[in-house]
Amino acid sequence: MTEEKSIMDYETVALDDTEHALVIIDQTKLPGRTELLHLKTQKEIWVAINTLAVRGAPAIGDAAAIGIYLAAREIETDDYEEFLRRFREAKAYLDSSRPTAVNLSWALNRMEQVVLQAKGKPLAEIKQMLHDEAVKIKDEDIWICSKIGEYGLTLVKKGDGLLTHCNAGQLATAKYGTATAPMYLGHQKGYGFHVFCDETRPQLQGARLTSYELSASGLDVTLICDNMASSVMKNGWVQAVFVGCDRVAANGDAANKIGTSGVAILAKYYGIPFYVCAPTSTIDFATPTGAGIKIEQRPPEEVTEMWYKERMAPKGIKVYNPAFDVTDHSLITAIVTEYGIARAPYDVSLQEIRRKCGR
Ligand SMILES: CSC[C@H]1O[C@H](OP(=O)(O)O)[C@H](O)[C@@H]1O
Repeated sequence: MTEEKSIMDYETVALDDTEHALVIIDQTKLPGRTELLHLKTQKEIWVAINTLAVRGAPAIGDAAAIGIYLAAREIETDDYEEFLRRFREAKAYLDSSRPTAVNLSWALNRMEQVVLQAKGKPLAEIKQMLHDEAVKIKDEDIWICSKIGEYGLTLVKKGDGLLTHCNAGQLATAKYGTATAPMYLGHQKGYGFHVFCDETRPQLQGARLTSYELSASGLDVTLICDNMASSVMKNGWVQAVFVGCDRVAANGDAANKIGTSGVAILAKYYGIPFYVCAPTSTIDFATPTGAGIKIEQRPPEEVTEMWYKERMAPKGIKVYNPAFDVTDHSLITAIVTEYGIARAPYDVSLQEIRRKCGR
């Protein structure tokens, strides 16, 4: 009898060089079913990102890098300018799949730089370079998350209660996650954390994904409704909050899943440190403050019926369903990156991180 594979044994995002496909776990089916999707066309990849079959800022960037490589290898021309034109068409298409997570455009721009800097080389060689860069982006993601885990672990102690919102876990990255990286590393080192996962309405990433992957890894996890975060904090069960992010502005304002700013306000009220775990690729130095971050609006069905057996609201009810909110930098205790921990004032400390990472 084959042993049931853990969700942690699957790669969130992978490139299959045999069938030239982007292979992802279909996260819309989790936790009930583990189904892999083998995506070959740009439309399939666009739909997978847009419907959150693959989701999470770093994982979206990893998937887009593989996706644009797959598009490039299909471009049949000997003319560099024609190749670049059609590459940019595919890039713009993939970039239109979701607006908030900066990793999508960051990864696509990085892949475009490969093409621009390789002008003059044979197109076959450029395609191979794109393949290698896509693999490198994904491998770097793993290193980045491991470093965030190391820095994040310095902020907590054995036996701490931790709270997280949405899924900034292994399922949102190539491995380890960002907000969950300190949790996984601490678990390996016997820290004995107790993790509270906000269910995170309406898409339930916390219930369906975070509680699933953390418990599959043996961590002590309690799933709570979003409206229970105050109670667990008030009871003294939470010593730190770790969340991911989709885009951090130059002043430290951080866009993350809707509801995050509310958790930050609660943490501030209860005197609990609130940590945003941010790969430097998620820091958008071209956007001065959170007011400049585009917030994705998603379908009302995600609120009214998508995840519930019974209809949760009257037909036709007007719904406001922003997928993210912006946590003001004043509510953020520190921003944990792979190049160290940035503390307020963020318009200064993020520039120091920028210097370290050479951006
Ligand atoms: C590691 S950052 C993951 C980040 O992305 C999630 O959004 P979505 O599930 O809509 O892709 C959420 O904001 C997480 O914090």
